[in-house]
Amino acid sequence: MKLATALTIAGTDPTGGAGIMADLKSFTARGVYGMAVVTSVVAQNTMGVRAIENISLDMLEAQLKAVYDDIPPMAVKTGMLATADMMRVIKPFLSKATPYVMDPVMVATSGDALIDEEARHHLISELMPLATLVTPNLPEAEFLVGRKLTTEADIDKAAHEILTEMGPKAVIIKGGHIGADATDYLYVKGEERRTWTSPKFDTPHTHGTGCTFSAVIAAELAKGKSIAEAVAVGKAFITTAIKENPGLGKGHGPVNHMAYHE
Ligand SMILES: Nc1ncnc2c1ncn2[C@@H]1O[C@H](COP(=O)(O)OP(=O)(O)O)[C@@H](O)[C@H]1O
Ligand SMILES: Cc1ncc(COP(=O)(O)O)c(N)n1
Repeated sequence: MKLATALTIAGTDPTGGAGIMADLKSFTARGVYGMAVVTSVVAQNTMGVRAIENISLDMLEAQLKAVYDDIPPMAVKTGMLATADMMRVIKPFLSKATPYVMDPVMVATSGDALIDEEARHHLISELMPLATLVTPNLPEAEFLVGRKLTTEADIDKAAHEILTEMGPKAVIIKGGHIGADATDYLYVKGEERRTWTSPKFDTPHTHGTGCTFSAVIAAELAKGKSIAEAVAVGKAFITTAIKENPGLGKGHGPVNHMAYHE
């Protein structure tokens, strides 16, 4: 049986709710063969981040070569990339011919910083031009453009700036952090804006929502879906995953990667 393949390049979460663990669960849930390159080992749980140990640059490159020498992925997603040096190692493996979803991870749901200042800037200048889709949440989008975003017009303007000045093919700004609903705004170069709205659930259990959403989109792109088709599945998947959360943990609990069925 032939399967689409997808690779995540990201950090870990031993409690399984975020990072590469969430990504692999999401790939599997969407029927895609998942692969994972670890960037940082993170001692975290639903309450927060306790310690971070970055993988050495040599080991990062060795993992990437092991994958690319053997099973080149049909789509890639990146999550937590802690330093600019790590991005320098990863960049040559990314190609415009393979869909690449960048989740510009900066802070955990708990509020803990996951990448350093230089890395944030390097993400924009070096990796973003290669991205098929960038998936910032509102605080991440605010960082990208360097100002507060409070209205829909602010979001439109920021998205156009990201597309024209930073070079990705598309950007989706996730509005989960504002408003009464959870509305996401997709901008693809040369196309009309599209939005998806779901009810906003009043729950603390949103650990790994960004990871899961971007991983599902990468899985759908690996199957050959268009960006808008992939986002539609991502939105339906994450909405069900939050709604059916298993209520685990003492803090911001994980979502349910097994709840969504088409
Ligand atoms: N409380 C919520 N109820 C419903 N959907 C949500 C909620 N919080 C986030 N989402 C959705 O989950 C997806 C991931 O968004 P977000 O939480 O912004 O990512 P991140 O984890 O990167 O902060 C988006 O589609 C967003 O609209
Ligand atoms: C290793 C790692 N990567 C990313 C996140 C962000 O998670 P979220 O999806 O909640 O923004 C995290 N907590 N840990």
